Amino acid sequence: MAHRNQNRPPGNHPNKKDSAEEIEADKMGRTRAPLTAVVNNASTSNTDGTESNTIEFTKEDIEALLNEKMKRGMASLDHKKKMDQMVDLIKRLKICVRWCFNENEKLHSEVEFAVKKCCDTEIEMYNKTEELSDTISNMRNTISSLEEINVKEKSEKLVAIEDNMKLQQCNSSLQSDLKSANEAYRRLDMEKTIIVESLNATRDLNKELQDRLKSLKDSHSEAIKHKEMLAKEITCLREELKKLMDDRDRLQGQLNAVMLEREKYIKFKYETYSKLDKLASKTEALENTCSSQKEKITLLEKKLCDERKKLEMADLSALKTREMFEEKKNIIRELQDQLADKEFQVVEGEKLRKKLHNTILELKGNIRVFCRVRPLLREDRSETNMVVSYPTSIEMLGRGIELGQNAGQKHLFTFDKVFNHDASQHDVFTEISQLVQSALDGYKVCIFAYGQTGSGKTYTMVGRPDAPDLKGMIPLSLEQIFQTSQSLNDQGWNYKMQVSVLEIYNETIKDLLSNRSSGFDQTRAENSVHGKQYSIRHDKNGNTHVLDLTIVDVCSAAEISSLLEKAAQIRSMGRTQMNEQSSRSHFVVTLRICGINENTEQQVQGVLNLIDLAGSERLSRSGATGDRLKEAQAINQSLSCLSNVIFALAKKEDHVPFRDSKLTHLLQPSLEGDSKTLMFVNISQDQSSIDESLCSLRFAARVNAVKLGSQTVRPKHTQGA
Ligand SMILES: Nc1ncnc2c1ncn2[C@@H]1O[C@H](COP(=O)(O)OP(=O)(O)OP(=O)(O)O)[C@@H](O)[C@H]1O
Repeated sequence: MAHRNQNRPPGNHPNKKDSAEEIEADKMGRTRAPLTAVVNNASTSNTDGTESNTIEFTKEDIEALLNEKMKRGMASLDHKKKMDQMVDLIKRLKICVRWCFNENEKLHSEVEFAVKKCCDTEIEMYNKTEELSDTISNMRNTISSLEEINVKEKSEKLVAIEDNMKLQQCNSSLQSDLKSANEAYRRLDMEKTIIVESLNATRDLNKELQDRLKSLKDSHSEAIKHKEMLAKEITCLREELKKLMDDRDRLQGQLNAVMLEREKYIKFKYETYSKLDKLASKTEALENTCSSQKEKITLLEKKLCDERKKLEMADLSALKTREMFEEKKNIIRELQDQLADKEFQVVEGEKLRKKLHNTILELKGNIRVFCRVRPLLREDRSETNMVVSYPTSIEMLGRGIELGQNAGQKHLFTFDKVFNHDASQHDVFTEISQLVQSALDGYKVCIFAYGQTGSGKTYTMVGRPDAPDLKGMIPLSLEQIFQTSQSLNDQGWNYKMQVSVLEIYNETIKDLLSNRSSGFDQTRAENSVHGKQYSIRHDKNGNTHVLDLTIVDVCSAAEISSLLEKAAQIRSMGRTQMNEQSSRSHFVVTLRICGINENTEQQVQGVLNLIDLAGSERLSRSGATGDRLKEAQAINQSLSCLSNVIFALAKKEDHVPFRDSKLTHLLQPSLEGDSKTLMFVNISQDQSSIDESLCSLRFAARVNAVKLGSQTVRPKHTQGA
């Protein structure tokens, strides 16, 4: 350009050149020769105009060329010059025209090239725009799907949380139901135990209920197991749900990161195509994760649905069980009400029974007499004459006995009960069981057997312990006491029992439960050595205490049996040592009963004295001398003391000679006050014993005629003839 400007003549061509055109021409890469070269070299240049390639024309040049023709007037020049000038001009014009053509072609090709380039650029731009819009739309779709997944997951999470809460509520309600059901079970069990033990009438029903309860327990335990299984599954589900939630949170975090990246990506999308690819792959991976999580969620939902169904089933079974419980509860409540009514009735009945029983006993008299006739033994068989008969009149039936002597004289006696030789131990006990029961009611009861030796006193009182049917009144009474006391436990009664067994021989007490028991002479010696006098004391409550006497706490009839066996052994040992002395000693079994009712706080203290007295032969009949005579005198002394006491009590005398004998001193509280006494008068029906039998019956009839505890002498039923 500088070169061109340097070569341009200042006056020939206008020096004004469009710099824009120059720049444009420069841009096109063209090389131009200045017009001056055309003007100056027009005459020398080839006619073919090859120079035109090197000559450059501007607009001003062309205009100047055209104007040149106009400025020079044709009139002022000669013709040849004019022609030269014209040729020159034409030449220059031709060059100019050729240049113009060339320029035009060049421009054409450049325009075409530019247009093509522009088209290519446009196509490229269009393609790129298309690609970008596709990518953006893809990204938008991905984002919207991710958002949808996010929303769905949130809603599913909420549903899962709600389900979980429901499950938890169900679980807690089930647990509380279970707890209450367990408590109800425990209560029912206890109540059932009470019901079973208390009422015989409800035993069968209770058994049935127990069976039902057992089956219920089984079903309940099954339900518990099922519930535990469900709880485990719920725990697993919870864990899985937690995992899922963690995954979801992680996914959410990743999604947030993706979102952030997406935002960044949108901002710099033109520069970050490669990043977009990476993100797309990440999104794909995330989508894959999402879809796998979705599958997991679907599986879990299925599981949850199954568990929910199971739970519903369990709920239904629990509901059924609960309904059954309720039914059973209602039945049990009704039964309890009935039971309470019955118990109330029983308590009231028991009170009434005691009252009536006491009234009956009082009406019968506080001292009653039963007569028992011993059957003929093998050794008596030689004696064919039966001296005993039983009146059959209505008022005497079962109560009268007639003793006939050889001379034909008859002695009629009436007692509260007469047992003939056929009466069994059971028959006899049936008649005294009510009296025995009084001891549990808090009365002092004394039952003793009186009669001559061999008349059946020991048989009646002790019986034959080896044969159950032949047990005497002592074991039978003690067994009944224990049985009844146990059945009264249901009414709140708790009894404490103490037993002592002693023997009185020749006014000496022998402790038959002591581990050092031996013969009476030895006993006397031991007593003096050990300072054991077995002194009898009565406290202000009317309780008798024999100092140093062995008193054993007993809880069952079996314990008493073994104690009685022990006492019998010691007694039989004494029997061999002391020449059959036991038939001449009083055998006293004392049971002290202390009862407390937990419900009513009532307290009772009863005493049951069961005594097998020594034989009551008359001295003349026994024909005894020496020691035997002394024994007989002692026996007679104590027996006559007994009768003296009874008659003094009957007459309400100021002084009752209780202390005249050990026996009466011992039995004092059981003979006075509102105590109840029963005397068995045992007689033999053989001819040889008739005198002794008559004596015994007369004594018994006198006793039968009195009423202890009051001045009243009972209306006379009987009196020996
Ligand atoms: N009801 C009876 N049935 C059958 N046997 C009897 C009956 N009563 C007494 N015996 C028998 O008569 C015999 C004498 O009876 P037991 O020993 O009881 O008389 P006891 O009055 O106690 O005499 P002791 O005063 O000497 O002790 C015994 O062999 C006994 O088995």
